[in-house]
Amino acid sequence: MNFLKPETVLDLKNIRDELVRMEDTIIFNFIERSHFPTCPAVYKKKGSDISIPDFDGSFLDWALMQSEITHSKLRRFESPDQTPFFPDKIEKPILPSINYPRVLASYSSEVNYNPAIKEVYIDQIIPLISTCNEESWENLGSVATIDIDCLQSLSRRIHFGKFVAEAKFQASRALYAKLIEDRDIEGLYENITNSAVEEKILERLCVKADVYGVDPTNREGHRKITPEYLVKIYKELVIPLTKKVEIDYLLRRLECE
Ligand SMILES: O=C(O)C(=O)C[C@]1(C(=O)O)C=C[C@@H](O)C=C1
Repeated sequence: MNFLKPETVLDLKNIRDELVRMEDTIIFNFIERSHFPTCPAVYKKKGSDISIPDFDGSFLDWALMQSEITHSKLRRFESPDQTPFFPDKIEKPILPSINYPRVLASYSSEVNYNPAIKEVYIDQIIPLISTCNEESWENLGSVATIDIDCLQSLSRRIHFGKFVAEAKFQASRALYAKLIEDRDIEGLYENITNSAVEEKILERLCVKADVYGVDPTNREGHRKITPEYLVKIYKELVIPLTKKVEIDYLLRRLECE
């Protein structure tokens, strides 16, 4: 997929291939996170044990914001597949702008599910994949760094729903225009859902978790990323959030016709 070539970006097969590749990134990020305990101090906002002058959020918020400020200067958020967690804090790139051809609707950056992604990651994913529910004061920085990788990979995957939605809209314009005009959310869900594709994803994740989640020379060894957890995370969180992104994007799509 090449963001300078719109025809490659709106090809549903290319989009799905990219979603498959992202599974590996997400799984390996989860594996990195699975070596550490939950570390609640990293996520605590009020009454935090980690004091950060002039900042109200958690240690993770602060680390993520600093990382996004730096990455924005490297042009990260000019790319249409990147969605910032702190859109109000990012800065102008130090590198000259790349004028990506417009493939998504002009409002697409306003479809931002990152607050929801951060919430489900902290409340639901970390407890599943961590070694145990404890603090680990010597690992706060490592944990925050890995959390940033996990969150950014989840965010990219889930916001790819915008490309899926645009491709589906362009392939069946009249059908979607009618559903959007009628504000028929159930009808939109029915049309964007492809159960066979979803089943395939879950089957593939079972195999990947089984293979990647353990030392291949010691298959009886410790494993934290199990098929059960990975399927649960995708089935209950990742795919439903991707669909929400698709629906939110589609509901505004006629603004740009
Ligand atoms: O591949 C698609 O058609 C998508 O809409 C993406 C996706 C997913 O999140 O992977 C979401 C909904 C579909 O039911 C199938 C898969």
